This record gives sequence, C-alpha cells and structure tokens, in this order.
Amino acid sequence: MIEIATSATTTWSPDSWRRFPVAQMPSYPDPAALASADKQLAAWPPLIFGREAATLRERLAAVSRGKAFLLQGGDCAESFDELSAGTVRDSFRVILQMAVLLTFAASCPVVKIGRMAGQYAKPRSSDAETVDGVSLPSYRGDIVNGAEFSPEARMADPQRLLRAYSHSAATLNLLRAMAQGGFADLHEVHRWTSDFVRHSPQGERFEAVAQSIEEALAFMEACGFDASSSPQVKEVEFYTSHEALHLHYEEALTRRDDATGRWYGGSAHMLWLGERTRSLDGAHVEYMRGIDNPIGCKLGPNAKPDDLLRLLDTLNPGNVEGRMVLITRMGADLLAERLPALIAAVQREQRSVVWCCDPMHGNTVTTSAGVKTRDFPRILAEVRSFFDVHAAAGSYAGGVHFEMTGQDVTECTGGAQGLTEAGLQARYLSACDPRLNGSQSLELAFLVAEMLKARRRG
Ligand SMILES: O=C[C@H](O)[C@H](O)COP(=O)(O)O
Ligand SMILES: C=C(OP(=O)(O)O)C(=O)O
Repeated sequence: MIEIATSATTTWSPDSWRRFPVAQMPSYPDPAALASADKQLAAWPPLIFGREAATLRERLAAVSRGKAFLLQGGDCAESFDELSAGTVRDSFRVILQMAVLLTFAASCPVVKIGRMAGQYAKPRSSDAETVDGVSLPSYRGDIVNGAEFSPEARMADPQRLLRAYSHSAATLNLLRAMAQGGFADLHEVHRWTSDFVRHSPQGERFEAVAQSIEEALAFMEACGFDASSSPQVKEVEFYTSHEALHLHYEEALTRRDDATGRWYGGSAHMLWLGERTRSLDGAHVEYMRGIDNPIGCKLGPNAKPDDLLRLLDTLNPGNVEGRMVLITRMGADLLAERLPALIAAVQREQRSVVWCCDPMHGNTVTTSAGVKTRDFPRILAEVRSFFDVHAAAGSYAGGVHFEMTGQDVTECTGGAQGLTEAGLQARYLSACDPRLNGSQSLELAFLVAEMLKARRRG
C-alpha cells in the first residue's frame, strides 16, 4: 500500500517535505553532487538569525493591526552576473525613497523588506522552452541553471546552490552596512536619488519631500532633539525575503534557535509560497509550516476561500499575529470580483493576517514581438482596486509588493517616462519577468502615498 503523507499525520522536520509531492523542482543529473552541495550548505552559517525573524514578525503584527504599512520590493530574479555594489545600492536607495514617501503620507512606520539576498529561484509555467524547433529546460533562476539558451547552460548544476549562498551573503553584507552604517541616515535623503531620476518630474517631486524632511530635522534639532545620534534617524531596519522554492537550499539553511528551541529558515527573514507551490498537500507547504519566520503566500485569482482557511490552519494554527502575509496578485480586471470572498472568509474566522498587494504578477502580457511586459496604468489600477476593496470590506490594506530595480531598465510600459512597446528593447535586462525601473517605482510610490494619505484623512 502506498502511504500518502499529509501535514496532519507527519511529524515535521527540516527534511519532512521530501515525503510530499514537490512542484517546480528541477531534475539534477547527478544526485550525489546535489547531496554534496546540500551538505556543504548545511555546514555553513545561516544568513540571518531567528531573533531577527521574530522581530520582523512583531513589525508585521503591527501591520496586521493597522498600525504600520509593509513595503516589499526587489528583483524578479537576482542574477549572479549582475551583482555589484551599484545594483544593490540602487535598489536599496529606491526602496528607501519609496518608504520615505509612504511614511510621510501615512504617518506610520513602514516595514521594509527586499526581494533581495536570495531571490534566485523561479517557478515557470512550462518545464521547457522551444526556440526555432529546439527544446531545452526552462531557465529556473541562477540557483538552478543559466539563462543562456544552450544545453550546457540549461543543465541544472548543484554548484549553483553554493554560489547562490555566497552571492546572498555578499548582498546581505552590503545591505546591513548600508542600513546601519550611515547610507540610510535621513540626513542623507538628498543623496538617494539616482542620476537618471534626478531631473525627471519624479526626481524633482522627491526633492521637495526631501527638503521638507531636512527642514523638519533642523527644526527638531533646534528644539533640542538630538536627531544626529538617534537610531530612528540614522539607521533603518531592512529585512530580506525570497520565494522558498528550492527546498534543498531552504532545508540546508534551516536552523534551531538556541534561545527558543524553535526552527527557522536561515536563508532570509521572510519566505513566501508562490502561486504555483501553495498546494496544501505539497512539499512547500510542509516545509513552511515548521519554520518560525513570517510566511508570505501568493494568492492568484483562482484562490478559494476554503483553501485559504485550510492553508492558514496548517501554516498558522495558533493564529499568531505577524506570521502570515497574504499577497494577492489577481490582475487589475479580476481583483474586485475575487478578493472580497477571501477577505470575508478571513474576517468571519477572525484570522490575523497582513493583506499585501502584488500588482505585477496578474498583469503580465506578451507583446506581438514576444516580449513579456506589464503596463504601468494596469499595475496602478490593481493597487487602487486593492485599496477600494479593503476599504469597502472594512479590512486593512496593509502593504504592497513590487518587482522593481533602481536601474534605468525598460521592461514595463507606461508611466511618466512614456515607455512604449517599441522602447522595451533598449535596456531590457530581466532574465524572467519585467520590473519597474527607479523612476516608475518612485512614481508608483507617490500614487500609493496619495492613497495612504486619503485613507488617513478618512
Ligand atoms: O515571476 C514569476 C514567474 O516565475 C514567472 O511569471 C513565470 O514566467 P513564465 O510564465 O514565463 O514561466
Ligand atoms: C513567482 C512569483 O510570483 P507568483 O508566485 O505570484 O507567480 C514571484 O513573485 O516571483
């Protein structure tokens, strides 16, 4: 008789996911080499500590109570080759700028989480890609294989797990240095704008806000408040996150917290389940239920209220505040129709969650030239609809989640720069999905800031 594992009958351990069907996992030609990479990773230190994940849970608990707002953003897929001080700094500073605008508008703390330092694995719609009659395995993120269309590059290579770890460690090291070492000091706010944005309408609008902040700091200092030595002014709390897709990587970095005896995922502060890997009976849910980090769960337009409640039963049986972030990504057209039933179920069962809007993944289109893009007005429409639906239901729209970069890429159409389909090829660098560039990200932040301000004023 075949035994069917279920979360209810399985004792959790970092490797208990291996008894469950696992979606989106590449096949490795050399299992011994994979096991050896797993072993090496397990011997290395975790990238974060359990206490940090617990602090993030406290911050997210404040969001779930309507006392803070969540901003989560970063690359669709980080790339080994693109990693440099410049790329990390550019994304970080745009997230800081967005956070400043949102804090200013909402007058509440903004919890900042990067899709950074580990966002190397990608789920795909199809296992294979065919070009001119040649079929090869799909690119699944740099942790698995290479984006180049050749049989060698597309072969799943376990050594890439180790490179993903070292690239994540290098990224995190810089992020920590910038968050705490002076770069994020509010006195430096004028320096966060990159050159290509500085002279755009967004850049000029941001300068006006930066000027107000500078004056407010000077005023506080004149009143005797020592802003120059206050950690709230000089540093930011910045957290990392990625989709917990590659379960070999996640298992190998799972650690037990000495202080509490609880397990946590050591690869990032927050991990999320993707739309394609949130099956209740699947390996990804099994892995996530046992770790103590805050957990995100993507919810597409076909998510059913009962499935959501059963997921919450499994992932957060104690209904712990700040544990669950529900990231809806339904598309601008469907959100108003599909989201209310999910909100109603959560309200009826009094579940504590953070509701977050990912307006990217439900709005992807392919142009006639075969380029994947997203149109800025549709992204904005989904965010607006998200706020409206929550307001109508008496629920708190708690955050936003974007695929973005600080670089001057041309991947999403629209926005004040007037990017057209014809202009996409100029600097299309993403190996997977299209991101907002620095200017579009700021533009969106201004619009979200207006919604937050309107909500605050009732
Ligand atoms: O980022 C999300 C997914 O990995 C991506 O949308 C999948 O793209 P595909 O449909 O081209 O496989
Ligand atoms: C794959 C992603 O999203 P989704 O699971 O919502 O498609 C992602 O955010 O990278």
